[in-house]
Amino acid sequence: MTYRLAVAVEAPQYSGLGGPLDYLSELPLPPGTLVRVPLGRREVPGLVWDAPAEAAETGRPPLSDDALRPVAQVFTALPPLGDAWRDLVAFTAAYYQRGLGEVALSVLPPELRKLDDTKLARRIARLRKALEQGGADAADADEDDGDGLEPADPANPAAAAPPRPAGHANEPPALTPDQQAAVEAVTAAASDGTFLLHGVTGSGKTEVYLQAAAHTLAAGRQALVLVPEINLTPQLEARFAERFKGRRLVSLHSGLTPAQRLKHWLMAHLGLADLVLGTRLAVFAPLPRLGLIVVDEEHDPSYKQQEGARYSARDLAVYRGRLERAPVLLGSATPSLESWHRAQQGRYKRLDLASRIGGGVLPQVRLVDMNLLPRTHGVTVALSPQLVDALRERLALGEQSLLFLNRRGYAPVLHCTECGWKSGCPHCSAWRVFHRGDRTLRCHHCGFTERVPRACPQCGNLDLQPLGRGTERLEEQIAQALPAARVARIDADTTRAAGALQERLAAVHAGEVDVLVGTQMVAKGHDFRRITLVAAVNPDSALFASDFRAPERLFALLMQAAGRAGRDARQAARSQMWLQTWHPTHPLYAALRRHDFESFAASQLAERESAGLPPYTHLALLRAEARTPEAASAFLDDAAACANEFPEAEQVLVYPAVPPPVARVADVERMQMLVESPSRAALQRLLAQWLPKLHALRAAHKGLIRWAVDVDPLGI
Ligand SMILES: Nc1ncnc2c1ncn2[C@@H]1O[C@H](COP(=O)(O)OP(=O)(O)OP(=O)(O)O)[C@@H](O)[C@H]1O
Ligand SMILES: [Zn+2]
Repeated sequence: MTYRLAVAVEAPQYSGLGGPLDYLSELPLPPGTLVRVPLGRREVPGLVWDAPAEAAETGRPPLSDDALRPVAQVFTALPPLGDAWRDLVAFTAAYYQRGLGEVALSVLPPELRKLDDTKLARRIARLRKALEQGGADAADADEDDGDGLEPADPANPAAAAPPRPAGHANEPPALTPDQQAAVEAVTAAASDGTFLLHGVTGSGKTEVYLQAAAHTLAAGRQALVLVPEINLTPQLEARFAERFKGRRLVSLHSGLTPAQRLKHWLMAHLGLADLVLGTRLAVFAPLPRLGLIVVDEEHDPSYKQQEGARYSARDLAVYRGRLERAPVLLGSATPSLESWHRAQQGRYKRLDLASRIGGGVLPQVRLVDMNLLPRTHGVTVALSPQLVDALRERLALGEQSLLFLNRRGYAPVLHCTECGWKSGCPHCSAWRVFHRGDRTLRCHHCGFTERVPRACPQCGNLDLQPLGRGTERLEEQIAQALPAARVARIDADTTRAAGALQERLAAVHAGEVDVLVGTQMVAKGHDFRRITLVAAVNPDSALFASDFRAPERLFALLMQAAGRAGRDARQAARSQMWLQTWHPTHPLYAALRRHDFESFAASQLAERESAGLPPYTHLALLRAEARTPEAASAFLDDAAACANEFPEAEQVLVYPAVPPPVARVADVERMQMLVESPSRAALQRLLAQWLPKLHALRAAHKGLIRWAVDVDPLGI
């Protein structure tokens, strides 16, 4: 007997192969089965999508059976991916306007492609055996499939975690009444639904996740915990591992080796792992017994994937929770305005943790008015004398300080004091950053790197000077101002080597660092216990950025940064957050001073409502890339004309094409066009009809390199 199967295959976006394709099979393969199928002259991985129909019975024969090709390989060793998982993938593909197979295959571990059914069966058998014998760790050591040895985890997660009081290691602390109420709400027998846990920094949100997860595990179900940054996974992993000894916990993020990632994914899918902790891609982890989803720092922009299917893992987590009847716990000290708004509408249940653990107060916020500082050679000093004094004081007391500057490198621009030449990137509409350590000029957009020129390339002048400052220069200035201080810098440049970040964090936790200088990498999430002073050296630039979300982001980042100070209640009263600003009367800083997220959110939401911006409207961004800005615009103009022909266009506004803030990157010109509607459904209907037409439209625009759509874009 022959069966006819619909198989989701990986095909490039808008190649016309959006949905599943039909194949023949000798066996009635259940939906969710992994297969390999012929496509053109290649053989590609695919997933059986619809229930098989006997070839003769199928009601959809666009092609006769003779024209259909048989499935080439079946992975019988892998249990089929479940209905809920396929529903999540199908929703993602439809909502973010990508091919079904493209999404389905891109969220599977890449290593699966390298194996055949026999090898996969062997891996699974060995994994099960290792787990029976000695737990997940033993399974980690055993990975010798003849295709390369898997190295041990490069960083020992425990090394980066703050030391805990002895004797308390496994004992969950008694919850505060607020924490108790939150855990109860989430774990109440019948509770599915979405919860927004709004808790100030250090209020014990993580403890709520831990105890909610404990309930889930005790009920025999699996918990999924999402974190925004891969850097934060080791410390959270250590905290969960410490609490859930004897349980199987796996992480899923892009920093794993391919073999580790496959193994962890298999443990999730086979129901062998109790808890999965991961970054945004983990939202697609198949979990047969899913009972809870936690999204930590739910406001964090890292939850949005920025290429391919540009999904929001936070939003998908909410969808998935509803689908699988599992409660979803979104946690943040500064919730996204989208989530805050939904809580106000009653669509999410709000849970509050109003105070810090141990009764510690939040750091006192101090503004330094940079306008009042004396100028030397027309340039204001980078560090105000007040701040330097405060740092010196902390140093004398043996306390730590954290200086936060969201710009790496030595200086954002190098310039010629004679002719005014500046270190622009020849390939991008951006400056190249001066890195002093290796004396290079580096473009942070395209990567173009050159040695710093000896003399001005334009006039030959030898006096080239840095303009502005990055973390490298700040580190140098601190070392000059406080020669006795042990200064450490944490940014993308100092943490490139494997294990470097964990090493530096461990040094901070061990008290071997007096002043920590860093980018947003250090501002978020870390449970530093000895920091009593945090300073944002130059936060102003985001105040006047063109992106409507810039104030929301800045506020969240500064609240987070402030939250790194005074986490030990004994020191909280003296802890401070310093802001050096040219705009000391700005309302954002006023709200920050009062740690008043609610009034900040209210004023932002009022602005959004009157300006017709999210969460009151829904956006999609159509991006085009071409050799010239004209070619990119021409495509978008034609696309706009096409959009306006659909009946939905009455409810949808298509804005004129504009260049993004950095228009040219790597010699490619970019333009973008905003599409806006008060109705999400109308926008979705329009996109579904419109985008397939753009595939055809593209042929008429020879200069176009590529186009893409971003639904619910984060940056505009
Ligand atoms: N009920 C409790 N009793 C005692 N200690 C607690 C309790 N809850 C949490 N803690 C401790 O308080 C500290 C802060 O808690 P936690 O890290 O969970 O806060 P958080 O809200 O997640 O912080 P942030 O958002 O700033 O990262 C931790 O060291 C944690 O172990
Ligand atoms: Zn460049």
